[in-house]
Amino acid sequence: MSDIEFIRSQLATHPDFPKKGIVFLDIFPILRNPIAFETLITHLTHRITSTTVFKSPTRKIDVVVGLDARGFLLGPIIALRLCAAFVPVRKRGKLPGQCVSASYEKEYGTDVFEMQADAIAPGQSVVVIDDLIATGGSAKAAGELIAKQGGKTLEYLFIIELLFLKGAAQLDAPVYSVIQSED
Ligand SMILES: O=P(O)(O)OC[C@H]1O[C@H](OP(=O)(O)OP(=O)(O)O)[C@H](O)[C@@H]1O
Ligand SMILES: Nc1ncnc2[nH]cnc12
Repeated sequence: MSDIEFIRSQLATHPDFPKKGIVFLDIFPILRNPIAFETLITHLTHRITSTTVFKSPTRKIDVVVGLDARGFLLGPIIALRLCAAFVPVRKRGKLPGQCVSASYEKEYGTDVFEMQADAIAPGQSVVVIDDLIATGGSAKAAGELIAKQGGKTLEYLFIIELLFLKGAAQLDAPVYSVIQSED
């Protein structure tokens, strides 16, 4: 079994959660299995160090941005492995100090994302990490917050990409996903 097949085998699906008609893809069984979690983190880190980093003028990733909430489970570990900063994007009202904000629509509702205003310096190379991309609304809002601070997003990385929702939001950098789901 390949690493990707192994990671896929650990995913759980929950029909009609959190609303009727949504098939929820649950990453927590991956985190319950240390071998699967290690395989996932190594796979994503290898993608960045073997491919993404070459889009950076300095050949370095300065900042890993993780999206509230499940991006927080992956982002800090990957940031440490890259010797990069970790910066959280949080839902409105959770971050202290001056923040930049962007609103967005997602598969099952609307929300506002915020980032601390001094979190990224102009010209820094950034990757965005989250568990899943559905409409891309969350990723797009995160990209806007990075751009507002003068950061350059090199890639958006996910465990899962819901292909049937692909293209709903246009992003300013390529998407890399470990697993693509057709439905
Ligand atoms: O591509 P999109 O349509 O924007 O959807 C993807 C987002 O939705 C989920 O988060 P959710 O907002 O459910 O928050 P949670 O992680 O706090 O549960 C998921 O973890 C992504 O962040
Ligand atoms: N179908 C889905 N499963 C898990 N997380 C999601 N976030 C948005 N859509 C989702």
